[in-house]
Amino acid sequence: MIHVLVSDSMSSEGLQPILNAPQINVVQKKVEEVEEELHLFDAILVRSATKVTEELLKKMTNLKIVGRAGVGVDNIDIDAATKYGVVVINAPNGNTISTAEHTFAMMASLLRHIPQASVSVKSNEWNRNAFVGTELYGKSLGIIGFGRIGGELAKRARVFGMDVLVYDPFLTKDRAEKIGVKICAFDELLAGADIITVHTPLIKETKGILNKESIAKAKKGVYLLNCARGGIIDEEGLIYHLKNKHVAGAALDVFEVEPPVNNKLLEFENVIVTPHLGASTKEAQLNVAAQVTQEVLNYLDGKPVTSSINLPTLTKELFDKIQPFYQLAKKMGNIVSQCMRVPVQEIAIQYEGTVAELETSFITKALLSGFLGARVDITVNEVNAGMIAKERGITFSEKITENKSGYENCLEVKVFGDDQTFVLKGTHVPNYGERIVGINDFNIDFYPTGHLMYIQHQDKPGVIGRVGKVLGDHEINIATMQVGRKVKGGEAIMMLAFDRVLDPSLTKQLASYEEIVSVKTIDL
Ligand SMILES: NC(=O)c1ccc[n+]([C@@H]2O[C@H](COP(=O)([O-])OP(=O)(O)OC[C@H]3O[C@@H](n4cnc5c(N)ncnc54)[C@H](O)[C@@H]3O)[C@@H](O)[C@H]2O)c1
Ligand SMILES: O=C(O)CC[C@@H](O)C(=O)O
Repeated sequence: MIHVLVSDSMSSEGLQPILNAPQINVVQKKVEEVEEELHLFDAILVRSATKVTEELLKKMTNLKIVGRAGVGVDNIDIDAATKYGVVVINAPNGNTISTAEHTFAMMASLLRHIPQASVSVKSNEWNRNAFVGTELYGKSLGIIGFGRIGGELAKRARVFGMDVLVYDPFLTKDRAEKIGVKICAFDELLAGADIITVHTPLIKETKGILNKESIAKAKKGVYLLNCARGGIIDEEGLIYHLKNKHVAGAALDVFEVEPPVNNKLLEFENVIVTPHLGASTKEAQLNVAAQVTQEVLNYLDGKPVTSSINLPTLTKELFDKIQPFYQLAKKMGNIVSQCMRVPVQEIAIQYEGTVAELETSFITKALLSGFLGARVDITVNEVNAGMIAKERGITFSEKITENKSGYENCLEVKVFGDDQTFVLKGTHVPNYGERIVGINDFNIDFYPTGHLMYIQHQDKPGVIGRVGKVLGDHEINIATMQVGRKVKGGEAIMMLAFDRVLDPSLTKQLASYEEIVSVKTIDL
């Protein structure tokens, strides 16, 4: 049974596929209400209220995926999730339109004093002079952060006859031209805009991007909006400039602390506020819940996810192509790790042939996770493998080379450890399966599965018979056996497969023979 925790309120229509899925137990409760059962959950679905901290992740020992029904993932400790091998996905597009519309509504309300006028009329006043507004037409709107929401907002502003100035270090000229906005330097936007709105993520570069100093560079009488994340506009800086009237008014959907407690901003008549409502429409909530539900179902079913924050994203088509190599790489990493029981400093992976045309970074992570999984006692997967390798001082690299392997595709891993180097080659043959086709300088051909024994020995008469006899004496059936050598009478290798795990005493007995150089068991 798979257990899924939905810890924030979400559209039940959007959740239907997961609620109806057989073998999935969905619990819709707050984290605090299931403290005792946290270790059971395979997935957690959140909006912005639940804080997915390292502390929570530590308690959720079975967790595989965090689904964020929305865009911002600042309520999720991505580094910690990555460290514990937990995939984080979001629903990046589902609430774009709603948030752009909300920002636009806030802008119009701010300049026409609609919330204040509404309160006034409801208090039996009829004071038309007190609420004389400002037109949007012909004004310059400065947008900081020109992604999905910034872009949609700009389209609406253009239709209202506004000029749009944009500051986004990652914006291409093409996109700006298409929407009809002017790319600006930050200070240029500050100096030119009548209204400034922020639509960036909250990251260290954007935290307080509008603050006491930068707001001072804006036009006197500027209007400011934040419908992205509290803290992008520094609240102290904003208060300072509201008091000195440099800022004519502000519209805020988000706050540094939510809900705002004793927040001075709420005392200003020319500050209008909403309680983080940007994404709060039926449509957006259905979209994000449905998107995140489908992604979580896919992931739990071993299918690709398309909006992961800490994994390369793959389409279904690409995932199907990668899948065989992913499995092969994982096994190769595991085999090398078990054959090379020494500290390792470097892992170099080489791709040849058709595999080189795929998303190799994903395959490299699978290989690393196979390698590390055989060495560490924490969950290692493609999410955290790179980070764990680095933590343990293992460098890794990948390169694509000309295909000289003789196979349609070939993965080669070379591992450098204390006084040892180990090389393993593998291929995937369509309709036949994965094969290991090289160990160090030896050609060999075996199916990497089950319980294996790798023997290095001298190519002398009787060695194979002796190994067979020892195993036979212990009533151990050899399922398959491959041998390889380079020159007659020189070094040789054997790879044997068994139906069960072997007793370590057998390894010792076989290794004691003079012609046998080393014996390693491998369990896949
Ligand atoms: N109020 C709400 O309910 C609500 C709803 C949805 C999204 N949001 C928030 O809105 C914000 C934008 O969402 P989006 O979907 O448009 O995201 P997005 O990723 O599409 O766009 C963000 C843009 O910010 C730009 N950016 C990054 N660093 C920057 C910097 N230092 N200076 C200027 N620009 C920078 C990026 O290049 C990108 O174009 C996010 O913070 C999201 O959490 C709020
Ligand atoms: O969950 C919400 O309503 C807020 C979502 C919004 O802030 C987001 O970043 O997508």
